[in-house]
This record gives sequence, structure tokens and C-alpha cells, in this order.
Amino acid sequence: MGNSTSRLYSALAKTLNNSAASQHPEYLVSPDPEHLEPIDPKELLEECRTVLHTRPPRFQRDFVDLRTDCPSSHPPMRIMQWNILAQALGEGKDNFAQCPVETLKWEERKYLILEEILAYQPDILCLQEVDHYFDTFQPLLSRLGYHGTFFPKPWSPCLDVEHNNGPDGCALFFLQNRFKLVRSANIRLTAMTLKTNQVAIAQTLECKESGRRFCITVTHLKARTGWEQFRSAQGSDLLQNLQNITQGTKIPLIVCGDFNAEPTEEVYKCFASSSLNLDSAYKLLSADGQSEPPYTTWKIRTSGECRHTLDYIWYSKHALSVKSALDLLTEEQIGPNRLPSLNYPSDHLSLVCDFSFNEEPDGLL
Ligand SMILES: NC(=O)C1=CN([C@@H]2O[C@H](COP(=O)(O)OP(=O)(O)OC[C@H]3O[C@@H](n4cnc5c(N)ncnc54)[C@H](OP(=O)(O)O)[C@@H]3O)[C@@H](O)[C@H]2O)C=CC1
Ligand SMILES: [Mg+2]
Repeated sequence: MGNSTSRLYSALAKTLNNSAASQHPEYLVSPDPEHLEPIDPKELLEECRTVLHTRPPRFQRDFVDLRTDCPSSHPPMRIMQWNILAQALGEGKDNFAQCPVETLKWEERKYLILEEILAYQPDILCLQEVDHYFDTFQPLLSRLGYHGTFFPKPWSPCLDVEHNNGPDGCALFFLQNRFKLVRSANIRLTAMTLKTNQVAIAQTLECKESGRRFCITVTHLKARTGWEQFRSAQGSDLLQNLQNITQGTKIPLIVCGDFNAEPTEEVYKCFASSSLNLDSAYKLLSADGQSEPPYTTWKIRTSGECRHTLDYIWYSKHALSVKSALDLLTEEQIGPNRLPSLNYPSDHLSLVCDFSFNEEPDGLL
């Protein structure tokens, strides 16, 4: 290991382990200024691979080209949507069966999460179930050039788990060299006017290169069967909030989320038919361009096997084009024990798309 690599490794290990001697809850520890030196993503990726060398290799996933016919003078924006699986929920609430105990060890799982992010290098990262924001993702991603925002759930179920690391919530990161933050809103979702335990972050960003503005949103709706109407109400509230944010400005939208809803559910239909003219990016991977993937999460709980399509990237279909999308894992890659696994850290797959602005957006939101 060369000198600069060793220094990087030691800085990374320190950042990733800095809670051990702290008297404060880990999630409240602010990063030491020493850790704010920039990190080269390639070097950091190498370090992840070193730490993970005893694990099976990462799954190979390819980007599928979707629109080669719409030339754009600016580089596309890469958006990543991912429910990373809260550490406390994975260990204390999710009841995963057939999931080897080493799979859930945070000391290695965090490197797998980081490796997945570094492998695709998104310009914008929308995460759910983040319960290691302040001690892990904020300090590291800020050194990689990202601006981060975290909005915890008001009553996170993580807090019920012994040795938890604080509440889980949504996090939104964007690369500061590509975007300027124009406006940021933390939204506590309501259902039939009642405040709920689910949240969203909506940020208006301006592309430094093109000057174009858009609104990026991350959310995580209420889980579980029996809550379909509740999810639908939360979705309507989110749409109303986005309507208010974009009203008058007609800026394009990208909404990333774990909606906890199959495409047959009311909340999906509300988004698909909204006056905001949204479409779901991952449909474009299907043969007819009209079908969602067969699954975005696949796990075996003690209560049985759960294979569902719950995660989406919605976008303003007239103002934006999806240039490419990262394909999903095959059943064979996922394997018989499903997710999370030794080589994939979450029970949800990451969704990654490259977007470009269409040339004539006026009035076409
Ligand atoms: N202290 C207090 O006063 C309060 C505490 N709470 C706590 O919060 C919990 C509910 O919070 P809420 O936000 O509504 O939670 P949700 O029902 O939305 O689920 C929370 C998490 O559980 C995961 N999950 C989904 N299905 C299952 C399952 N079958 N088994 C295990 N985990 C699952 C979800 O993951 P995914 O999205 O990946 O499916 C999700 O991240 C309560 O159970 C309680 O623990 C809530 C309110 C008040
Ligand atoms: Mg979960």
C-alpha cells in the first residue's frame, strides 16, 4: 500500500469508526474538520475493495441506453435512488431469514454501501432508511464534494432497537461542483390533514453548466399491507407540496422514493395521472416501455418471501429525457437467499438513471 493510499485508508477508517470513544450518540457527532480534506473517489473505491476482498465480488450491472436520438449540449445528470436498509431495522426489526449474520455487520456493510455509490458516482443521491448520516455518510460524502441534507422520521422505528444509532430518515446529496442550491424544503407528510411519521426533502437546484433549474425530491412512504389508503393520502400531499413549490416557475421535477406501493396501488396511479405530467423512469427498461420492473426489493422474512416493485424515479416527462438506466439484478445474481447478501448490502436495489433536459421546456412541465 503506497503512502497516499495508507493515509487515505487511515482517514477513512477513522471517519467510519469515529464513534467508538464518543460520549454523544453516534448520530450527533459532527465531523472533525481534519476529515474535510477532499478524497479521490477512485482511491476510496480501491479502499472499499481492499476491505471487502474476502467477500464475493460485486454484481455486474450495466447501463441500458434508452434515448440516443436526443442530442444535448450538456452532460447528463446521474440520479441514484436507494433504500440502503437502516442498520437498526436490519438487525432489530426486519426479521430477515436465511441472511447470514455477517451480512448485517455494519463494519463491513457500510463499505458495501459506499462501494455501490462510488461505482456509479451519481450527481444526486436520494437515500431512504439512513441511520448513519452524521457519523458516516455526511462526513464521507462531503469529502467527495457532495452537499448533504438529512430529514429524520419523527418517530423512527430504529429508536425501539437496542444499541440504535439514532433515527432513520431520508437523505439527499448533490455534487456541489455541478449544482447550486436554490431552495430546500423538509416536508412532514400528512394524510387526510393529520401529520404522519413519513417525510420528504424537496430541493430546487440550478445546474451550474446550463443554468437550468429543476426540483429533486426524496421520500419514503408508510410501509405494510393495510395502509394503501394512507400511502395514497401521503402521495397526494406530496404532489400538492410539489405543485406549490413549482407553481408559476414550471420547473421540471424528479421524485425518487421507496413508495412501499406496487404499481397497482392508488398512490402509483395518482403519480402516473397527476397534472404534473410525471412518468416513471424504470418503465423504459421493459420491452413495451409501459411496465415496471418485476421487483425492486426481494427478501425472505421469517413470515415468508417478499418480492415487490416499490421503488421509483418519477420525472417530468415533457421536460426531461431518460438517456440510460442501470439494469436490475437477475434472480440468479440475487441468489436463493435473496437480499441483503454478502455482496449486496440492502434488501432494495439501487435505481440509477441519466437524465438530460429537453431543448424546449416552455410550458411543457
Ligand atoms: N414512540 C412512539 O411514540 C412511536 C413509535 N413508533 C414506531 O414506529 C413504528 C412505525 O413507524 P412507521 O414509520 O409507521 O413504520 P413503517 O410501517 O413505515 O415501517 C418502518 C420500516 O419497517 C420496514 N418494514 C416493512 N414491512 C416490514 C415487516 N413486515 N417487518 C419488519 N419491518 C418491515 C420498512 O421497510 P421498507 O420500507 O424497506 O419496506 C420501514 O422502513 C412503530 O412500530 C413504532 O416502532 C411510531 C409512532 C410513535
Ligand atoms: Mg426497509
